[in-house]
Amino acid sequence: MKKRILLLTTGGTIASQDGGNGLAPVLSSDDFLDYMKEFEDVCELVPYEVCSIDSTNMEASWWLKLAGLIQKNYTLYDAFLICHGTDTMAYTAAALSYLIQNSVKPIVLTGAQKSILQEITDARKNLHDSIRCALDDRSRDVMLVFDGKIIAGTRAKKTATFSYNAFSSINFPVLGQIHDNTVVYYIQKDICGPVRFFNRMDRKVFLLKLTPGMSTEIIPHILSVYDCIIIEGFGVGGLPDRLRQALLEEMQHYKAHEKILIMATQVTYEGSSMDTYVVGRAAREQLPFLETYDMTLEAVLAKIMWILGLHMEDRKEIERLFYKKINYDLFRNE
Ligand SMILES: NC(=O)C[C@H](N)C(=O)O
Repeated sequence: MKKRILLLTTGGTIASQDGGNGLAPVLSSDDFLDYMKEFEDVCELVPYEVCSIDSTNMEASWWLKLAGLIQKNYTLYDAFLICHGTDTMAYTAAALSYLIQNSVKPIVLTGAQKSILQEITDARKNLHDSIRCALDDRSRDVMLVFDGKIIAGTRAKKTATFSYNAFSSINFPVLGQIHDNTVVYYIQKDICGPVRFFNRMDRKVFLLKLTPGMSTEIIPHILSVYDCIIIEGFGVGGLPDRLRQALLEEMQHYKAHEKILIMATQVTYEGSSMDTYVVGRAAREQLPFLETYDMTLEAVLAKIMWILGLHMEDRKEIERLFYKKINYDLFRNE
């Protein structure tokens, strides 16, 4: 029997054309079928247009919509393929990894650096590779397929603005590759337990990138509005003394589960280690923070949005979920 794939389109460069004012999505989800004719005999592709936006405008409501559509259609299809703009595709892949867990059916995201309407483009290859990945019986869970790489949904990051080789798998190997139309897996996933869907995310998460000598005035304002601050620190991690003081003063006004502080690194590769330096340990002794270790920023942001969306009042439970390994997001051994 032919496999059925639900093709969810969202816009992005892959579907764009320059109307004189810059690139914007123009292709409908039906238009995509013209570029997938060679798969007609092996699978049934059913198009559905979720939105038609530059992924600059992607936001949590679309992530929830995508997860909801997949949930609603889960038993009707063998695989799900999402065409997406590349700029925020890593965030969407991470968000879906938390909103849909333990999926034996593949959920594949792809996009392109050039429009599918152009003669010289990466779009057709990425689209075809993604279908091959979606049709492969070994494929599981949320993945991003780009330039021949299969990357776990929680490990992708856009690391090149123009090149076809736009995505990297951060602090974790690629799951596999697609060479000459053949899917090669290096890491194969076993799924235990039933698929789980979630339908809430907390949007009040703030990402603060440290700069040397940064003013601390902003801290009370951030904490009054947001439920979580992710601090992108320097190197392996550490809090400047003044910032530690400001956070200490402000955090006292809230209960432990009300405001979550997360320490991350602004260095792309190799993760954090807050216990290495005095500036990190001093923070550890005084402030209750969670540490990102080898998780990507995209994954951390999506993970805490998902966790806070569960409205838990037990700080321990928040911590347990934050350090729970989901779709290969965290490698650190306890
Ligand atoms: N290559 C792309 O898709 C970039 C585009 N601005 C987007 O993210 O929608």
